[in-house]
Amino acid sequence: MRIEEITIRHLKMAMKAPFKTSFGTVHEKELLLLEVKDVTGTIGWGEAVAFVAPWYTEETLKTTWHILEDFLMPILLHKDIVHPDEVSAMFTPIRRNCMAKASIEGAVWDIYAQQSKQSLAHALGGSKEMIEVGISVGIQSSIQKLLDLIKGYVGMGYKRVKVKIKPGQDIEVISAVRATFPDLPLMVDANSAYTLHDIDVLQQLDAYNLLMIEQPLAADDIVDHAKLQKQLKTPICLDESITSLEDVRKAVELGSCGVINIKIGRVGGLTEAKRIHDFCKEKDIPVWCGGMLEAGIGRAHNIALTSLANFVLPGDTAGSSHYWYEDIITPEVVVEDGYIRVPQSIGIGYTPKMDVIEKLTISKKVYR
Ligand SMILES: O=C(O)CCC(=O)C1=CC=C[C@@H](O)[C@@H]1C(=O)O
Ligand SMILES: [Mg+2]
Repeated sequence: MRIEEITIRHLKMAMKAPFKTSFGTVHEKELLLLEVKDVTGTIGWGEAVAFVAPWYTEETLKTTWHILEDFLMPILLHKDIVHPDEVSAMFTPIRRNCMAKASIEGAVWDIYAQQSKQSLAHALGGSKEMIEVGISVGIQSSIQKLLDLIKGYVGMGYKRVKVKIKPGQDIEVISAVRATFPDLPLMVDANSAYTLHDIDVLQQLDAYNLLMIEQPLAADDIVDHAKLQKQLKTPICLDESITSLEDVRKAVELGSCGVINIKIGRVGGLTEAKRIHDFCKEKDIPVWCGGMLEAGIGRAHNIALTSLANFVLPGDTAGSSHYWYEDIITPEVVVEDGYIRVPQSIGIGYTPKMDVIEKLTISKKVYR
């Protein structure tokens, strides 16, 4: 394939409810959508997941656009590519900026799947026809509100619930959730809100039979996570700390975690995500697919990736209607009894809805 044209659109999507974490609140999602056309006219789609502000990782929507326009597109445009695995290698001279890299690489994978007449899931080596999914619940204004929400999600069949915590809103919250839902597969995510000084609080979490504690300590740390893991029974899951297979290798070697959350954007694309999956499978480390409040294209990529065998824990890919009044793909992503059916048709298995995309677009630029 040879990429000849790339259209970047900046979309703004209203969210049904704001999503609050220890570091901030997302009221509406802004994202970049990439429409990538190869010389034969095949179109692949990619979604850039960086938020507007750099509080989850250092990337933002604006840095994504800048890195795409000034560095990544000049590398990719008009070059012959046989397999999408080549893209991450082509991008190695550009440091980090993983979400920018992943957005364009995902579109190349989509084109490759279409041209080799297979589903994206199959192209990635996935074999599951159904994937189990859980739900991520942001910080709520009251414990009662959280319990009511969880009750609803359990009723919908979601396979596990992830609750966001931060200092001061942790033990009391989790003990109430556990008391109300004694058998619920439950985990917490701290988004780096704690330090080793909080070890007493983190150790108290051991009492609640949690599947894991996600990213309790700093994003750039694996040393303190290793110290913490030695003093916890509950496995630590790393999210923000993992940007590459190398990060995973070091974290596993140090004993910094027992579980890895793979986000395609955070690790620079599907090829690196797959490598991390394969490595963890070999090391017997369970993985699951994280979410970035994606619109339909990102959701479709997450579903394809989750079809790989070692995604043994339910991921954060909720149904489209959980976040969006109307998603940008058809059909929308549907969760039935906690499962999503992995599309078996060619490509991502969902069709972008151009009228909805145009309606949500606040700016766009075409590159040739
Ligand atoms: O996309 C989803 O449904 C999961 C959302 C989610 O939990 C997160 C999205 C983005 C940043 C974080 O707040 C958080 C996470 O850390 O996993
Ligand atoms: Mg997380």
